[in-house]
Amino acid sequence: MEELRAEGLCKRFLRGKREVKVLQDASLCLGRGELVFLTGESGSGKTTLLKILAGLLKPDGGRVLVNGRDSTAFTEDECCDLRQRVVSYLPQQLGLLEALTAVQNVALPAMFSGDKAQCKELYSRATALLDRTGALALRDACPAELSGGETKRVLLARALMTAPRFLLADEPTADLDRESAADFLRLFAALRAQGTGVLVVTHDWSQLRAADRVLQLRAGTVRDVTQEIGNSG
Ligand SMILES: Nc1ncnc2c1ncn2[C@@H]1O[C@H](COP(=O)(O)OP(=O)(O)OP(=O)(O)O)[C@@H](O)[C@H]1O
Repeated sequence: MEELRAEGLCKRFLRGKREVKVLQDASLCLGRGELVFLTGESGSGKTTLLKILAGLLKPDGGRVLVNGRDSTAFTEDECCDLRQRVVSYLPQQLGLLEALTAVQNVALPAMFSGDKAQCKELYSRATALLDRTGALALRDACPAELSGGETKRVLLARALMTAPRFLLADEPTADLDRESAADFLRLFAALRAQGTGVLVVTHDWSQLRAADRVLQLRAGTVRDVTQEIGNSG
């Protein structure tokens, strides 16, 4: 079975001269076709965990198994390949190149992934994704012209450009109005139905019932709190 699995992750940072242990034996598993929410207090290490899962950050201990292969031992090139073919990370903020239009930003990951499609075809795929994320009207806008919520829609389209098997979304609905947040949740549910494994960081407890499982990051470890939330599973 295809899965993204974290086993015993440890990560510490230096804050001044003090060492802060952010992750301490954190483990989780995300299967394809699963929608899992990750919650936890601000500063508990959710972004750190997602970045390690996406191969953007190396842990100090533990491993990440991507379909059985330990990605923490990957070279930089292998990590790039991982992000272009298997795992897509949707950052909490920023990330669009200012010099490119929305559709050019969305098409970009496929250009780097060695996708053989012609530019015209990539742009038409990127346009379709902008339509899917409700940002079609913004196709030719520059990032500086976009609101925070509009930027999130373009970032989501970009994260989907490589048709990832696993999508890691870092607070995608923060700062969105209710309607837009509901749009995003519907899209995540549709991705799950298509077989994508979706891990979503959220602080919004009203959303948690939509998930197959709810995980909580606390004191450096991950706990399954699905039953406490009252999800039927
Ligand atoms: N590069 C870094 N150097 C030093 N400390 C860091 C670094 N990255 C993260 N931290 C610290 O690690 C802790 C966890 O940060 P992280 O961004 O992972 O938390 P989070 O749960 O995503 O927070 P939020 O919900 O506010 O986004 C924080 O105390 C943060 O200051």
